[in-house]
Amino acid sequence: MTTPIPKPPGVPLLGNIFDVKPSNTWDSLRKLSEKYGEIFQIKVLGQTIVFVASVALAEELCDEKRFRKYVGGPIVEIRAAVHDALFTAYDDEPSWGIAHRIIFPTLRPDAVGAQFGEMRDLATELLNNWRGLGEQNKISPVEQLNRLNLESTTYVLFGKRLNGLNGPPHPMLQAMEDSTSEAMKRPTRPGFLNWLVYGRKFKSSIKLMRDYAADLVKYRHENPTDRQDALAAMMNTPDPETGKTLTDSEVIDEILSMPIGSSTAPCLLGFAIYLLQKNPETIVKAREELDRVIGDGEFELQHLEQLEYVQGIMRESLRLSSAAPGFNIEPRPTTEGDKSPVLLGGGKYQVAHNQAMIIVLHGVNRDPAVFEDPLEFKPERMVGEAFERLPAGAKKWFGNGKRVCIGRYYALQWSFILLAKMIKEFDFELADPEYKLEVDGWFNIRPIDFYVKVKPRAL
Ligand code: HEM
Repeated sequence: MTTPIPKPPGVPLLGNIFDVKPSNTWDSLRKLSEKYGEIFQIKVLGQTIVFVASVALAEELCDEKRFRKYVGGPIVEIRAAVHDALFTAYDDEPSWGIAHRIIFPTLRPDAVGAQFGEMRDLATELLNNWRGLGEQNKISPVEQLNRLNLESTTYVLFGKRLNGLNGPPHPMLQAMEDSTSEAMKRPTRPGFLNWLVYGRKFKSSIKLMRDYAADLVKYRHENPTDRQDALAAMMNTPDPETGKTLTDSEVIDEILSMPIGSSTAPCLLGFAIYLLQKNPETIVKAREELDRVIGDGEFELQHLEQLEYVQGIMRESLRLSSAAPGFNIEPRPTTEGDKSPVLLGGGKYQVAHNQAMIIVLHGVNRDPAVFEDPLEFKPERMVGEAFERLPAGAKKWFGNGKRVCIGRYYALQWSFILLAKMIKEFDFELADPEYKLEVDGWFNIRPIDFYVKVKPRAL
């Protein structure tokens, strides 16, 4: 006998449409995961979706022999911008393997290590701006780090400076926000409304993003260089397996996927700053390590492996923030076309052979079966053996298997550099000491209305 998967009661005909707020989907899912626990389901516009929110079930869904990425909902909608690029390709689209084999060598740990200097120097530029802000400043860390992230991704991966750390924000930032928020909302509305009312704005944000990418290709043609960066690979390197190169349109698709992906890192750091403020003893410990390892000298790549506690802060912030809030899974179709239900949890639950499922990382990352005091910020649990002992299902912040985040080494190094420099060089203070954390977002989530005062660290 299987246990029925719990679901909120909903309303006749419309199902659970009122249980998930299209304007803050992930917050609704967070609340549902807190109420229903390891698994629950909802029905919206006739489609049932199952949500998984425990480490054990997440780990089970990450078995690639049984399951694969489900390309549906918002991911299908954002194909309007990036077509069959890495993030959006269906499992059986050959474009995925071609792009992956071409691009991944430029995002492997060794390649990312070589990008350390550029990442650090751009971070220094932003932080130097903060030094000039004066006593009575108030900044949004996520807004500032979004600017830096776009600048870094565009320069480190594609070789062009946008000079967007000051002045009006680069329009690409708003276009990414508009297109991803629209992609999240579209599956919750009837198709004709999407087309009639919301289509124009969606199209114009997509055009703006594609123009950003096309401009980088044009710039590279006009400014030949021997940089071996991601853009060079996308434009020139043949796939070692098929010999194919990316078409001009595919290059645009892949370029564009990178800043959309990397925009999760500033969200993570926004949460990290909040969590550090709430746990000041962790700042003291991190500074002791940073001063011992880096001291007064230049911050270099080889310091990273010695900054275990700062790395623990980064991982613990990944856990508590769920900055990338989840990922989609479906049962892998069998070659025989078997339509029998799929069993989960050792036969406890049963889902349809083609059931769309979403791993809700908010629940997984706070699973009390794995994390003692799951709501506490304890970087120690993410260091050394304690980290190694955690089950694989508890470390899925970057997704899984074949479709794991291609930018994970880049994201970790960039975030590590920023975290280390911000903690070592600045004192932060909540602009509103009564601030209560609220979270919002689309393909990633961030603290909202979160402002701090920054001042150079008092020594
Ligand atoms: C803290 C930062 C980041 C987090 C937490 C994160 C998380 C994720 C997750 C969970 C996935 C899997 C999505 C799925 O299964 O549907 C993913 C995929 C992806 N990410 Fe990231 N990401 C981050 C940063 C980045 C960066 C810096 C880049 C690019 C430079 C990037 C580019 C991508 C791409 C292209 C994919 C699709 C990969 C594929 O399916 O082959 N991400 N990311």
